[in-house]
Amino acid sequence: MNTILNINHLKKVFQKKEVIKNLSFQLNQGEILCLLGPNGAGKSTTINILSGVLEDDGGNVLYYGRDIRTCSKEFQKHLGFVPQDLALYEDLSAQDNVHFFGSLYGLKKEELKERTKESLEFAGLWDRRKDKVKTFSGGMKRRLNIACAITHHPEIIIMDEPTVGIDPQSRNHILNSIRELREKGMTVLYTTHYMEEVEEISTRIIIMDHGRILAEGTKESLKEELETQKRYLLSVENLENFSAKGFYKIEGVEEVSAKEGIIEIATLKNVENLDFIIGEAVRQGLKISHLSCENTSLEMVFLNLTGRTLRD
Ligand SMILES: Nc1ncnc2c1ncn2[C@@H]1O[C@H](COP(=O)(O)OP(=O)(O)OP(=O)(O)O)[C@@H](O)[C@H]1O
Repeated sequence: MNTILNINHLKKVFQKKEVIKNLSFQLNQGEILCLLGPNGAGKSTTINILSGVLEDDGGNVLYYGRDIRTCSKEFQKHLGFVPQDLALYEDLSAQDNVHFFGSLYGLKKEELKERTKESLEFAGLWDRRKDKVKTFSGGMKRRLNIACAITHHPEIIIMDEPTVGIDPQSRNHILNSIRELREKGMTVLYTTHYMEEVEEISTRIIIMDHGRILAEGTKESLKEELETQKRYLLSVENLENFSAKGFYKIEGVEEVSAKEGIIEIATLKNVENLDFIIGEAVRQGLKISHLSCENTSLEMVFLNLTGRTLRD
């Protein structure tokens, strides 16, 4: 695995409060790495340091082994940054915006023209290229923001919550385009507090809170490593016969509830007790019409780790 960025012991202090604490991780070639965390976790501060918007107060960031402070110009050339706040000129057309950002990266003449077209097509905005940005919906502006960041074909693209507050259609467009960018060979660092997005696009996840990494891995490995429970769902025809007490006596069972014809039993993942659960249901005279087992969701993993839901 080829490591592009090495983030080492990063630290940031705001008004005497350490909001990034000894943060270390790598960004590897070809991945979509999602930084996941609730509001205030330190995601934006981290990527603002990476993209040069903020200075750190300790640690370093290495781009192929070189400190980005000493190779800032070269690093910036290979970086596309999509900030959380839109960085667009409202009174200019979509085309002029992309053109402007492309020219900042040294693109000229025919190449600039071609790349502008390519980026606008990629963002699904070619038909609206001559319209002023102020006439665009929030989702279109977000897509244009991305178009402006990729015109120079960066190696790494860093995106800070690019789907906040937009319509589902634009959101899907953005998520699909991130996968497409990866297929084209770009490496993506993406922050979000939407679990569904992490499930959908990430190849690796870093869960962070209070400026620290709490867990790191693929969605599969995180679930495997951190989930402690599984859930059995029993659909029964005669719920009036059900009593939770008998189920609680079974080894491993931690929670039992029932509503609308379904009994839900949360049990320790590593205890094999399904025979006993079915035996108890039969003993209570319950008629089971369907049985399924659900593993813990990534959302539950997150809740267990942080004690907070993502939309706090
Ligand atoms: N310019 C600043 N001055 C003072 N404190 C700041 C500043 N920027 C961020 N913070 C604080 O640093 C902490 C981390 O904030 P940050 O914006 O990095 O979190 P985040 O995970 O990106 O959250 P969100 O999802 O809300 O954007 C928070 O406690 C925040 O209040």
